[in-house]
Amino acid sequence: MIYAEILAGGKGTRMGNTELPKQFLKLGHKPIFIHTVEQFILNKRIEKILICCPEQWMSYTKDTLKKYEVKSDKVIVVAGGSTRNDTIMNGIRYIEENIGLNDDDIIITHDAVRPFLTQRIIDDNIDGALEYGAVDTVVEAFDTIVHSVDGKVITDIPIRSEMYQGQTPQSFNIKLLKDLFLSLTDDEKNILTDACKALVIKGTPVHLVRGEVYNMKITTQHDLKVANGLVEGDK
Ligand SMILES: Nc1ccn([C@@H]2O[C@H](COP(=O)(O)OP(=O)(O)OP(=O)(O)O)[C@@H](O)[C@H]2O)c(=O)n1
Ligand SMILES: O=P(O)(O)OC[C@@H](O)[C@@H](O)[C@@H](O)CO
Repeated sequence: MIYAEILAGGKGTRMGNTELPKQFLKLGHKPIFIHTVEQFILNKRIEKILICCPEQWMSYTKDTLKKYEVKSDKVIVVAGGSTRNDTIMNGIRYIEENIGLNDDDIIITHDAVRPFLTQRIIDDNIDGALEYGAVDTVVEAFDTIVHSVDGKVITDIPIRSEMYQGQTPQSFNIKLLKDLFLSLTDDEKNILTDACKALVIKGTPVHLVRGEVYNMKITTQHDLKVANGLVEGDK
């Protein structure tokens, strides 16, 4: 089975003074997460789409899906967790308990707040996860990356042609990801900024899928302005 898991469990603190978590803010005429869900519905290879949102926003999420006429019976709303990786695990637990997990099941995990992903990126993630078990979507770094351990003095300037910026989707064989997450120590969990890092610190290869600069993450008010500029003129 091929699952998509839309990570919408965050609070959007860096978006600033908004009551609504940022995934529910409007981008053009629709909430950000609705754009994202629609991209996954368009992909015929995806069989189930889990939307993992904060528990207290589950009925709001369901109402919003109805309001914007997202009618696909592939879509399931699930409670997220307190960290991004807990949210991923909650989705996997839902699958285990309610659908059943098979050895070759894969999951395409994606930030709800990256609404501009393309069908090509989704397809490459599916192909990569089926072939390799784990893939990350990346774009080459255009800026020189400066590494500083103390935030005051440069420790290193890595070779730029070897540097990439991580995006999402990040896609995995579900059993592989679950076993890795369960084997993490608390110290290891504390340094994770995404799911792929869990595999990397355990020495499990993660293959690269080419992303797009356009596949931006909406983190701040500035990002939302930029994103609104990108959808200008859309219905
Ligand atoms: N416990 C969490 C935390 C984050 N996310 C999701 O992960 C994506 C990327 O995270 P980020 O941009 O950091 O979102 P927030 O955590 O909401 O933002 P902030 O850190 O500013 O509060 C978002 O779609 C967010 O909803 C999630 O599903 N569960
Ligand atoms: O900024 P945070 O550490 O909360 O979350 C970051 C993740 O969402 C991020 O690592 C992926 O989008 C891949 O870039």
